[in-house]
Amino acid sequence: MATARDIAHPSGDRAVSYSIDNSPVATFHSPLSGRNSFMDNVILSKAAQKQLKPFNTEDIKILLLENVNQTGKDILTRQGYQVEALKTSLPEAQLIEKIRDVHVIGIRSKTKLTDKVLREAKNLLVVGCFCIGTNQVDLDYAAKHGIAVFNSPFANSRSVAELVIAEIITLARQLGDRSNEMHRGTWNKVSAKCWEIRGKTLGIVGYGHIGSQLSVLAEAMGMSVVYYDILTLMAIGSAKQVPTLDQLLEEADFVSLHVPETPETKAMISNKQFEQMKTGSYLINASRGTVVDIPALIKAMRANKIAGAALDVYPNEPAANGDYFNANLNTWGEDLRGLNNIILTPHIGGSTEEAQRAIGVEVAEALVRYINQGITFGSVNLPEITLRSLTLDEANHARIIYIHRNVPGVLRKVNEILAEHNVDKQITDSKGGIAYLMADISGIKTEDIKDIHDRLDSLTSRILTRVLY
Ligand SMILES: NC(=O)c1ccc[n+]([C@@H]2O[C@H](COP(=O)([O-])OP(=O)(O)OC[C@H]3O[C@@H](n4cnc5c(N)ncnc54)[C@H](O)[C@@H]3O)[C@@H](O)[C@H]2O)c1
Ligand SMILES: O=C(O)[C@H](O)COP(=O)(O)O
Repeated sequence: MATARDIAHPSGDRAVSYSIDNSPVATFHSPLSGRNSFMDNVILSKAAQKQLKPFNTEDIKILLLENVNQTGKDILTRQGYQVEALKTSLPEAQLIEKIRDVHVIGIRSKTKLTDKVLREAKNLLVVGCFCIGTNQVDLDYAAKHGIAVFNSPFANSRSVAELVIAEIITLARQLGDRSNEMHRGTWNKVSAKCWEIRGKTLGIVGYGHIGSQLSVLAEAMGMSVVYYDILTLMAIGSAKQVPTLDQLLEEADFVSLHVPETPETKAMISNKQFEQMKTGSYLINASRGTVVDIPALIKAMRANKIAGAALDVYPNEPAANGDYFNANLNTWGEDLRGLNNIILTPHIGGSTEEAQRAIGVEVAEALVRYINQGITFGSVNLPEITLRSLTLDEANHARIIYIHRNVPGVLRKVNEILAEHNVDKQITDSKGGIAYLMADISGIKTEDIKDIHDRLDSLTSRILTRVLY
């Protein structure tokens, strides 16, 4: 049996250590999870894969917040990682305290990973957003510090689209109000201002994964669909792209928002836009809370300009379930609750069993691939790099990962260091000012691994050096 030893990360700013063992058998581990994923098949059949391990897997500490689905926890636990899972998000001070210690953090939409929080995350290798949105993470800061960020780009899109269809009918028929009245014992049978949705026009703002899925469902219900997007996008079915938001607002009976949170979408729907909308039209927002100016919505509904609204997202949302939706959270909370024909839901657009299970699997597998093999496929902030896995008959191999500032002359210096060894394959790519290099070296000796690591790590361009074997 070969000797094993631990080497502390020399820079000290990321407490990475790894054990080196010359036996290929000793580094073989069972497959990443019980489910065949697209990426595993792309890389190599699992039976032949040699699982690279950056260090003893039980050394990897993972913190999962916001009730990440059991599917994700199971995949990570099966790897031998230490997984702590909490049901809620954490206040900033507690988050900072906890994040100092972990290599991986898994979050959903509530946990804000600002530069202030990430600055304290000295051991952090990777963030998993178990949701679609990544606006809660300072992606730029993370990339500049070699922290990869992954998400699940469309696993909950259908759930959101179905919710919106339900809301369109609920608003058109004033179902929320009728149901509330009945719960209070009041029989109020009315047809005035209650409509079929057949033949009405739905205006979709943001025709991405959710918007286009919604378009299909709405047409199946007999609606006409127009959409506005900053990109020119292929219309699905008979939907029609309109050139401006103004035109969409003028044509639509229902306006549904499906844009990301960006500086451009902040208060995208405010007083001026409500004025442009048809009298008696409806607004639905299941995107991000910052997209709608809520006091302007309250004004437009009180003036009977807008006949109803459904909100799933808010500028401020509580970190946990409880009696938090009041004026302390958002100053206009009470005014909103006092309106008629308004559906208020607690950010449940993506909250279905199907979506959460799929997200758990997708993001956990991406984390495992990154931790164990350095593969960045699907990362939202680092260049996407894939290199086929080493095979069991490739003994004495090491995979070098070098994340660095994209400045002239780096590759020459890196290759001077690697040139003394047999580089089997190498790939590099850059995104913004950050570059990601991956190289597999064969015939490597234990002492060479430390030497390569230390020499790469001493280059001024270095952001992070990892050696997987
Ligand atoms: N309520 C929920 O639970 C829930 C669930 C999933 C996603 N979301 C939110 O919904 C948003 C949309 O999700 P998606 O998966 O469809 O995203 P997506 O990236 O697939 O689509 C977004 C679309 O918006 C367009 N866009 C961007 N800026 C725009 C602008 N200023 N004006 C017009 N169009 C613009 C983009 O070009 C893109 O086509 C997400 O960013 C997320 O914040 C909410
Ligand atoms: O970004 C998303 O996927 C949605 O907003 C859902 O977020 P959640 O996982 O926090 O419910």
